[in-house]
Amino acid sequence: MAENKNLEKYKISTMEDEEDYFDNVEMELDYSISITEGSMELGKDNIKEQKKYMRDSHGDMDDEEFLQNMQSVNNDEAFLRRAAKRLEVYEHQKKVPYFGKFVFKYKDDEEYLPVYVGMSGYQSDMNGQQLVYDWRAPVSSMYYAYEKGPASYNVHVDDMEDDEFSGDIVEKKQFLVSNGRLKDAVDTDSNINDAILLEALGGNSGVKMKNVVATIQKEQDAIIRNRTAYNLIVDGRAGSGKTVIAMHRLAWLLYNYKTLESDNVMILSPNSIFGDYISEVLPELEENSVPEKEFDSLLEELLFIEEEYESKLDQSEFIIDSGDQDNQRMRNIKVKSSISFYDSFNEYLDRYVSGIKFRNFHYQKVEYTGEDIAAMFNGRFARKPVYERFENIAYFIVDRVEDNSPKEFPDEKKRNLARQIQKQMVNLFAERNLVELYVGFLAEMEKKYPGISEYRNEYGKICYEDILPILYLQVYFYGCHSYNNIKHLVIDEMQDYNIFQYAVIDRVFGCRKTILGDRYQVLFYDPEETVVDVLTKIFAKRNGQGGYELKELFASYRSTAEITEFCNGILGGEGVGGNTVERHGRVPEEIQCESLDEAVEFINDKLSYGDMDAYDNIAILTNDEADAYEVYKQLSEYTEVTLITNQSVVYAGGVVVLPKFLAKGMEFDAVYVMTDGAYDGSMVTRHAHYIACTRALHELYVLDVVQPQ
Ligand SMILES: Nc1ncnc2c1ncn2[C@@H]1O[C@H](COP(=O)(O)OP(=O)(O)OP(=O)(O)O)[C@@H](O)[C@H]1O
Repeated sequence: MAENKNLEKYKISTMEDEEDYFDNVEMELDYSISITEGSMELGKDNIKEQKKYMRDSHGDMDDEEFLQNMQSVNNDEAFLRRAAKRLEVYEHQKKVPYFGKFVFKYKDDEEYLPVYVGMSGYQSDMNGQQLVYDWRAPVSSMYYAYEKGPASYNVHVDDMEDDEFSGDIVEKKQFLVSNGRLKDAVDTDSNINDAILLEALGGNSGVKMKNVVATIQKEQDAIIRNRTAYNLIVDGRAGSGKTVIAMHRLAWLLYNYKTLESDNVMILSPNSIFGDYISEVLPELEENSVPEKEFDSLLEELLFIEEEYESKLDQSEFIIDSGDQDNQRMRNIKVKSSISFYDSFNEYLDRYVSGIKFRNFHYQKVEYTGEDIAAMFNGRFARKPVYERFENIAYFIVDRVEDNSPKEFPDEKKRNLARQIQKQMVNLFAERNLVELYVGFLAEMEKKYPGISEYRNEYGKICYEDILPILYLQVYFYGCHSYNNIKHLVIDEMQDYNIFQYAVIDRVFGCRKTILGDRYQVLFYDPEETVVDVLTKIFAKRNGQGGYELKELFASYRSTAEITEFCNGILGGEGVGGNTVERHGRVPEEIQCESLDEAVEFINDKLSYGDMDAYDNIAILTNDEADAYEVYKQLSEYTEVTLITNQSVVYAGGVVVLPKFLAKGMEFDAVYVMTDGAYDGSMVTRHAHYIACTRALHELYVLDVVQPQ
């Protein structure tokens, strides 16, 4: 066959060939740097001259000429900014211009295309040749998806065109490059060579999450480059790279969808410390950092009831402190986050709404009878959500008001009027008071769940598990501001949100989403109803719109094989992840301590005798903030240590003390986990313990403090 003959003829490159290519790219980069620097110098001189000219001839210029000059200065300044950015990329590329290569032979074509894959692409300034391809470019996808042999790739323009190119990969190499020197070139049959991945994983954790472009795995890449899902749900075990995938997916989306700018995407993250931790992955990937939000700030922004309510953190502390106890509130939290509670609430609201007695309504001189309104509400708009029905009727009334007016209303005025009327109608017909209405529902549920009516905590604030249905209720009647400018939402730690939160998120963000998490990393794990059940319910296709794809990840990249095995043991065989590459280290140790003092002494000894010197980031994870403060106070007498609380916004590394639930999504070289007594007793303690222990890369110590102070 012709193709095979070609494959035979093809000569695999030698180390010498690769060194020549590398030297050539380095030389070209030097040339590009020098011409960019030259053009920047010229640009700066130009700006200086233009500004001088404008100063000197200010009096002689008319407005138009002045504006033209200003515009020209602005253009030159924009050029300078772009050039500076390009220079930064070149400097980066000088250190590691590319990390991999493959040679592709197009089907029915005699040509061989060598594709060198790097963090960013590079086109020669001498002859326009593409010497390096950006890892996000369509052709580069083959590097991650295929071994040697048949391969193909697609070229899209946003979501539209779909050209497929197929052929064969006849050569595949990975390079070891450091500080501008080619150290090795490894021929590889597999996707990503294990030795190189092992080297990447063996390093220390950073203060910020790092990019892993050179070693992205096939199943991770398929998620990063997914184009088909409206809502892409990724359920992956601890350390399987979900956060890494989320960040790389954003970089890929921004590169491949030209209509998407960095302020059109948003990350919903668990807390601000986590936000800081991931903040630099994207700039490192040369995209501007993207806006980020915590659910609680969305809650604050949307909710307009006056009463005080708890934060997520208050609730988490309560749960962890309760641990094994079977108290009323713990039972309530579980019920109030369940799908059946959500369904019952919706039934209750439907009943409530169908019982609304519409009376005559007038706005200015326009009058509608109660029957007219009821006919619209229960007839023509009946299939729409309640707030939309009120909104539609409100627009109807606005049109009548406009008819009575001599002038047409501008859109803005119409919108404002409609909003005003909608609010009046909801107040008049539907809502007694949001909290009261919710309390009425709780009273109904008492028969089934005795004690469910309690909705305030010991300080009189509305509990977190109750404020979420109340927010949902508000959105049910009033709708809410939606983030129309957001075209893609990334939700990390998906298991942290319940069904009411997802129902609200769905309403606020109608855009495509990538939703990642681990169904097992929750305090209330219920195999009968996991976050995946919630997500597949809320994001199911409706009227042919939306829908989801669900992917699972089982491989773990974070921890040594010993730590992974230990963590799998905590869940007793459930939710097991395995290591792809066998990275070995110390077996985790479990130490019994009589008191917190003894535990602190143990950690202090470890830190003082140099056992931890190889590590950059060490964490001590406690049950709650009070314990964290106590450990911090004691330990800081001997060593430099940072306390991380809910208010912290920056993570600076070193030795840190923090409550377990703030460590979500983060990782540390060595981790000391404090527990108080048996952690394998209840589901809550077991899962909290699992979350804490899976944060460790190289070493893990469990300090079982029998009698906490
Ligand atoms: N393909 C890869 N190459 C190199 N390192 C990787 C790869 N995938 C993941 N990692 C590393 O594994 C660690 C865990 O990744 P990440 O934090 O994204 O996992 P996760 O699934 O979000 O974990 P968790 O749910 O436990 O928070 C990180 O140090 C990350 O850099």
